[in-house]
Amino acid sequence: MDCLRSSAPLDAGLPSSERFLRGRLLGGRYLVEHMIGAGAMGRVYRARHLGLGRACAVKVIHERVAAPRVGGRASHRVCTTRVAASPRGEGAGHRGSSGVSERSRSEERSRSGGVRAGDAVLRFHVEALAASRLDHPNIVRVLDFGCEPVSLHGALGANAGGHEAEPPSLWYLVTEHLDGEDLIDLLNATPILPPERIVSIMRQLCSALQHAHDAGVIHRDVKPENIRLVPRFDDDGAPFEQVKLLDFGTAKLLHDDRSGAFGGSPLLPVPDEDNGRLVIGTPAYMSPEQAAGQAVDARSDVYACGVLLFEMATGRLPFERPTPVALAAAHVESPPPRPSALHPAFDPDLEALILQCLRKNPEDRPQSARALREALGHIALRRARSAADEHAAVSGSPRPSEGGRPATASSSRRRSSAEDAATARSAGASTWVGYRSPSLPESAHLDRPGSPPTTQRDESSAPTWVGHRSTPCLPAALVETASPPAPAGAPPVDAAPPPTEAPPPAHAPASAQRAPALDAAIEPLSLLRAHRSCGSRSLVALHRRRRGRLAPVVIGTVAATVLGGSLCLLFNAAGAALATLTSPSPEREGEAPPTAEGRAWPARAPEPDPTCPAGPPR
Ligand SMILES: Nc1ncnc2c1ncn2[C@@H]1O[C@H](COP(=O)(O)OP(=O)(O)OP(=O)(O)O)[C@@H](O)[C@H]1O
Repeated sequence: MDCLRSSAPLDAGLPSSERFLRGRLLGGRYLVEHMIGAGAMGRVYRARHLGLGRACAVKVIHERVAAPRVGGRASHRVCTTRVAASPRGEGAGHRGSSGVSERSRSEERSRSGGVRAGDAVLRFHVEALAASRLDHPNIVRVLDFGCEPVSLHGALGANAGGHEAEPPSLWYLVTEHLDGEDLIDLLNATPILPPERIVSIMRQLCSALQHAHDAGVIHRDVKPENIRLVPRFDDDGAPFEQVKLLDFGTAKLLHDDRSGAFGGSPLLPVPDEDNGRLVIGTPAYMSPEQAAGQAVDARSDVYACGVLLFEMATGRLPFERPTPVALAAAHVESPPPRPSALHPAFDPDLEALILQCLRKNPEDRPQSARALREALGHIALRRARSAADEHAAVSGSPRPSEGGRPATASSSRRRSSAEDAATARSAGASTWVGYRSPSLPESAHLDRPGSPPTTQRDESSAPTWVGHRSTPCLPAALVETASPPAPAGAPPVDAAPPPTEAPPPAHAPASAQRAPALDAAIEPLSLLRAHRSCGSRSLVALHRRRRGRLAPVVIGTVAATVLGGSLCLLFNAAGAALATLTSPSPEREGEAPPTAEGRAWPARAPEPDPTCPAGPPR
């Protein structure tokens, strides 16, 4: 191990390890700046990698657990709790090799929240080992682990208890430095979070847990203090909040000798695996099996997620008891309250999911973090849809810009944006949106099995025709004529086929068969008439209809000019002027209304345009 590279003496007799470490160099490269956090096990400092200039976080074990002293204080944050006596006597058969008597071990535990000195170092090593095996965007990244030899008379404190076997070392774990705040700080400021933000946080947490579980790591201490919310920007510059799972100090490494799940590292004897006598975790979030000292698996973390969901959604814990033991007992025996009993308007789906996570029997819970994540995805999607529908209902149904036409790719995009915006509004930093987009395949399992595929986020599946829509240009009456509301049970609007071009109606007006040259001459007057009668929307629509017929007219006119000379041109113009003056307009108003694509709508008797109350002038 590298030695501390500092000219200052290590045994300066400073009263706290924070002051002791500040300004020191750990491992020859991590310059400790200041303390940023503390837990039951250790302190966390912000440091800077000297070679790279990069900020990092250095966690060191508390001196009271690394080298306990008489008179040390027990942590207020319960890390481990012994709830059952060993059948073989406390500490019997334990792997601790310090030679410390059972009595003094017991004293150590009472001073350090139940953590023995040797256990603490081992657990710290487990934390480093577990976290370093995990590589996931929602899990804090481990950069280094080591220890520094220090003087027993230094800031770690003289070992007045006479535990000479305790290593005179300062153990440290270096991780990436994370800006932002702990979830506990957010909950202290905002006890109840909006459902969308809850879902966003929890889905990211589930991703992290699933990754850990797949790697054979059970966290066992999922709680707001161990979840950091880091402000980020996605590739498009949109802000989102990234969840980072911290603190694998209580993690359980599932042994898998066959697969070498831990890279062939000599697996440490995990200190809490001693026949289930030791309960490890935080009582408020412990699963029943964890609280009872039974075997735990991934579903234990799912239970803790249920507690966390309950807490974020209701502003309180499902079980609140005065003592850790009473809390643990409540997890084992008491049914949790229904969130809707606390908040009547509680989302029923979210409530059902929370209560499922909190089931006493692991078999009755979501069977994995992945399953919980998917269930949350369904809830998010359902909420986004109903929010969009409510928005449409409030602002006038059908949505004004779409006028009840079949949804198109662009309208689908727009609806997605509306949903995302609705989500983002309530979700604050819109993590859900920003984070989901990089993992596109996620959208695949947002759909329930057997349900029609969701197309709103899969733009590639949208029909290409819809890209040409220009519905806002059309008078409302025409739009409604074109697309009556879809009947109940109709396929999803996103999947609606493009309208086929209708054949000319049997009663097609004479103007429909009029020669292109004449149409070209009529065009300006028709446009002017339409403009006067219906305003610019009709003008644009009519002009678009005519646009497709202009080309042959122009070509014909040019040819006539070349071949026939100015006489022909004059004749042509005179004819056109005559047609303009004599052409009646009624049949034109009886035409099927044009579409923006130059297609005719299905034949239908003309209806008065509400935008032209006086009717078109003749
Ligand atoms: N990488 C990091 N970047 C920034 N802050 C961090 C980082 N790691 C930890 N912290 C801060 O330090 C605090 C304590 O960290 P951590 O939970 O790992 O300590 P602990 O002693 O293991 O706590 P516990 O009581 O849960 O056992 C965290 O709540 C967080 O505020």
